[in-house]
Amino acid sequence: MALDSTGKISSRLEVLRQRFLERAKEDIKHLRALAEKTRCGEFSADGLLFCYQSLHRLSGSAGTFGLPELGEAAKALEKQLKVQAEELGALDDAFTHPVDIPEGFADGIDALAELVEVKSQAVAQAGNYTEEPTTYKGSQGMQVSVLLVEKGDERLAKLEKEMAPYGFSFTSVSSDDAGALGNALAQVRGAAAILCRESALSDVMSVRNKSFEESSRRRLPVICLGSDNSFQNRYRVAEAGAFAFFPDPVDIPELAERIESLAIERSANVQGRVLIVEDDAELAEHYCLVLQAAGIEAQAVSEPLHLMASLADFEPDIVLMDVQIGDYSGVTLARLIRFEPRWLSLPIIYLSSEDDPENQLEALSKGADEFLMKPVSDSYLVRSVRIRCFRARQLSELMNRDSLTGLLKHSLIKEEVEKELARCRRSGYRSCVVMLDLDHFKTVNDTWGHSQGDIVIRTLANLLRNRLRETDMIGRYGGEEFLVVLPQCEVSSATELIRGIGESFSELSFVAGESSYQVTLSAGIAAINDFTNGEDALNAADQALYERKRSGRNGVTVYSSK
Ligand SMILES: Nc1nc2c(ncn2[C@@H]2O[C@H](COP(=O)(O)OP(=O)(O)OP(=O)(O)O)[C@@H](O)[C@H]2O)c(=O)[nH]1
Repeated sequence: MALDSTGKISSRLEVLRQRFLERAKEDIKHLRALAEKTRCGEFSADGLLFCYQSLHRLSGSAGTFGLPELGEAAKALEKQLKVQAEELGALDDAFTHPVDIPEGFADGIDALAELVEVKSQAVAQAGNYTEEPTTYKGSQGMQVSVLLVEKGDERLAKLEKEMAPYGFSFTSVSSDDAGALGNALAQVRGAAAILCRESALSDVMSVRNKSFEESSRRRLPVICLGSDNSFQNRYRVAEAGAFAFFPDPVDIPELAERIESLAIERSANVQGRVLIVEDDAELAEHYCLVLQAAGIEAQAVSEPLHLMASLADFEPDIVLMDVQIGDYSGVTLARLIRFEPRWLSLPIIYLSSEDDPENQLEALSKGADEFLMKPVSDSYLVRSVRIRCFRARQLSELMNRDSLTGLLKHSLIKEEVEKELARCRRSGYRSCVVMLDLDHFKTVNDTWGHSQGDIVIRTLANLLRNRLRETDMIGRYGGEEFLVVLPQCEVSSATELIRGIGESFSELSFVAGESSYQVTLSAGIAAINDFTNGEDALNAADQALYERKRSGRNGVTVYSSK
C-alpha cells in the first residue's frame, strides 16, 4: 500500500485510535461488572483470567495509540493478577479452583474506567492523531549520485569525464558557495556520496554536518582526493571526517568501486520488509501504517494458520510477533517457523509486554531472537525495525553474495531465471536473460596479474549495478562470467541496453603501473518466455554468447533457434 501524505496517514491512525478506545470502553464494561462481584467476595478463576487478558491487551496497546497513562494503569492492575493467572493457566481444571481477590482491585478498575472516559473525551476534542510518523522517501533506483565539490580545481572536471562510463549521476558545486552546497545536499536522495579535493575538505565537512544536523537522514559519506599520501596527511583527512582518501594519480576503477559501496551502504537503511503477526486488528494496522509511512514494507497476519504462506509470499527481512496470538503461543509459532530450513536465520522479534527477564529468556531459548517491549512508540518502532532489517539484510548479503563482486551467487541467480519465467507466465509480460563474459580474460591475468584481473571483474560488476534498474537481477555465474535477468524487457531493448554497457566498459582504462589497458565483453541474450523452463533459457543465452565469441567477441548476439 502506498502512503503518500502524512495528513492521510494521521487521519487513518486517528480512526484506529478511536476504534481502540471504543473497544477499550467495551472491555471496561465487562471488567467493571466482574470487579463489582469482587466487592461481595465473588471472583471465579474464569473471571480472573478474563480480567487478566483484557488488562494485558490494554497495557500492551494503549501506549501505541498515544495513551501511555492508560497503559500504565492497566499494567499495574494486570500485575496484581499475574501470578494467579499464570498458575491457573498451567492447570487443566483451573475453573474449579478458588481465587484470591487482590486488595483494592475493584477500586483500581473504577479508576481505570474513569481514565478511559477522560481520555476518550480529550481525544475527541483534540482531533487528529499527534505522534507524526517519520516520513521517508524510499531510495530512487540503484543509481548513485555523486556531489562533486570543487574549489577552482580543473582536476575534478577531468575526473568527471573519466568516470562518465560508470553511470553515476554527477552534480558539481563550488565549495565557496555554502548556500548552493547546502541546497544540493538537501536535494540528494537515495544512494549518494560527496567527492572533493583536500583543499575543500573542511568547508565541505562543516556545510555537510550542519545540513544533516536537524534531519533524521544519515550523513552522506565524503571521499577526499589529494596529493600528499603521507601517514600524517591521511591522519589529518581521517580526523576531518572523510570516509576514504585517494592519492594522485587517482585509480579510477577503485574510486568508482568505493563510491558505489559507501553510497549504497549508507543508504541501505531505507529498505526493509516486516511481517507482523498480531491478532489485535487495530494494533496490527497501526504498526503497518507507521512502518509503511517510514518507507518500510509491512504486512500483517492475524491468523496463524496463514503464517507459513505469508512468509513464503512476502519473504520478510524480519518477523515481529506477539507473544500470544489468540489461542496460539508466539513461542511455539517461532519454533514452527524454524522447522523450515529456509527460515532458520530469519530474525523473529517478540512484541511483548513481558517484562520478567526470566520469562523473556525462556522465550528466547525457544527460537525468537529478541524482545521489543510493548507499548512501542511510533518512532521507536520505526528506528528499531529499520536497524534490525538493515542487520538482517547485511547478514543475508554475506550468505548470498559473491565476496569479490557483491553480486548474487551462481545458484541464486539461476533460481531467479526460474522465478522470472513463472512471473512472466502469471503476468504475461516478456523478460530477457543475458549471459556476459569478459573477452580474452586469461590474457589479462597472464599479462597484468591476477589481482588486476580481480579489479576488472569488480569494475564490470559495479558498472552493471549502476546501469541496470533496481528490479534487474545480476549474478556472478562463474569466474569471468555474469548472468543478468531483465524483467519486463523486450529483446530489442535488452540488446540496446547491453550493447551500451559493453561500449562503456570497453572505453574504461585500467592502469597497471606505468601502463594502461582496455578490456571488452561479449554477451548472449535470450527471451525467457520462449522456453518451457529456466534451464533452457539459460542454455539459449549461453549458446548466443558462444556464437558471439566465435564471430569476433566485443558485442551482443541474440539467440535464434534457426
Ligand atoms: N583474476 C581472476 N581471474 C579469474 C577469476 N575467475 C576466473 N578467472 C580466470 O578467467 C580466465 C578465463 O579464461 P578462458 O575461459 O580461457 O577465457 P578467456 O581468456 O576470457 O577467453 P574468451 O572467453 O574466449 O574470450 C582464466 O584464466 C581464469 O583463471 C577470478 O576470480 N579472478
